[in-house]
Amino acid sequence: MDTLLKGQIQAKIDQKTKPLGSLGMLERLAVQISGIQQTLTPALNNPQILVFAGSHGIANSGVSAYPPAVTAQMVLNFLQGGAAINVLTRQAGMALQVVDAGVDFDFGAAKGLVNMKVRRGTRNFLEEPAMTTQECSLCIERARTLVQQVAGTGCNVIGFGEMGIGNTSAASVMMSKRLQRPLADCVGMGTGLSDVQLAHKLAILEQAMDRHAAVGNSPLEVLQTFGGYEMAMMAGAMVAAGERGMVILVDGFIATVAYLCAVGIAPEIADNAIFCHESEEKGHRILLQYLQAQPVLQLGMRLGEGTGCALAFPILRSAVAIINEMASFDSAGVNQKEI
Ligand SMILES: Cc1cc2ncn([C@H]3O[C@H](COP(=O)(O)O)[C@@H](O)[C@H]3O)c2cc1C
Ligand SMILES: O=C(O)c1cccnc1
Repeated sequence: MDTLLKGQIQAKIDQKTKPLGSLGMLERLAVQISGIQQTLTPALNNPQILVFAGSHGIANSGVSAYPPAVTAQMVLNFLQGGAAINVLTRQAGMALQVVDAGVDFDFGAAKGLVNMKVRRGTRNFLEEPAMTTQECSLCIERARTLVQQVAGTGCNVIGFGEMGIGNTSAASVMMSKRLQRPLADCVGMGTGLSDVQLAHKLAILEQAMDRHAAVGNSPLEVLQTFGGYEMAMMAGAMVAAGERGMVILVDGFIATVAYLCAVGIAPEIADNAIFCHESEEKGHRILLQYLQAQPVLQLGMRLGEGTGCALAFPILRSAVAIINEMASFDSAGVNQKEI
């Protein structure tokens, strides 16, 4: 951020009728959002959550507590308004769109569903790369078109969520590969595995990493080899949103791994990202520490779908209201700090 503007924003907040620094994270968020929008009077307009959905080949290897069919079933649930993210977006006053990036089901046309299907599910990366280079590029290309459409509705803040049974497995391997960290630090219980099932998940994923040991760790190679279509599309959309000066709301573990790829592709988007919550999924805390991120919330959640974004959004709205609406010491005639 331009240091002159940053100083002006900080000065505006410091002039508000409150002890210096007393609004803690709200001040930090107000500075960041003002910086993203390059203004002393920021605004969060037409906020949207995008839930990217995709089926994963690896889900057929016993790595999730739930069957692969749940991915399509949950998309139908999103479209009927019954999932956690539907409830939370309604609470937060945010719009919701579901993006079919590559679900193994034919939904036809439906209100609230964007059809950007690349293929009916990725290949199982235990045997072969999850996607081709062309499919990975297609995800990123389609994501750009999608963000352009969303921006056309006047939206300047997007929350990124996902749905894809097996995607904590994909995310764990991607994190391990990108950060060169032991897989055991990156693998967690996902939808809720027992200790025995978790040991199986780790063994399967170790095997997959060995199989692709020769693959490089660039964002695109990692996405192509292990990612889901929903993750590649999410990463592409984050890049496009950052380039447009939008606020990027990052959800839990899987969304943060997609962000790790996005920021590898376009490092400048780091200024635009707000980490909405710290998930209970094992790798997330380590990943947030690596990114030097301070998550807004810590609620013991491990769901995904963009739920952390919808819950953090009212806090962001409050941060923006503080910088825009609070009186200053001068305007309210309140005395400033003496010592
Ligand atoms: C009913 C249901 C709703 C969900 N909503 C999000 N997820 C979350 O769980 C999945 C990842 O966990 P794993 O890697 O263990 O499969 C993703 O779909 C994620 O969005 C759900 C999972 C289930 C079962
Ligand atoms: O942190 C997440 O996003 C998460 C964790 C477990 C399962 N699904 C999503």
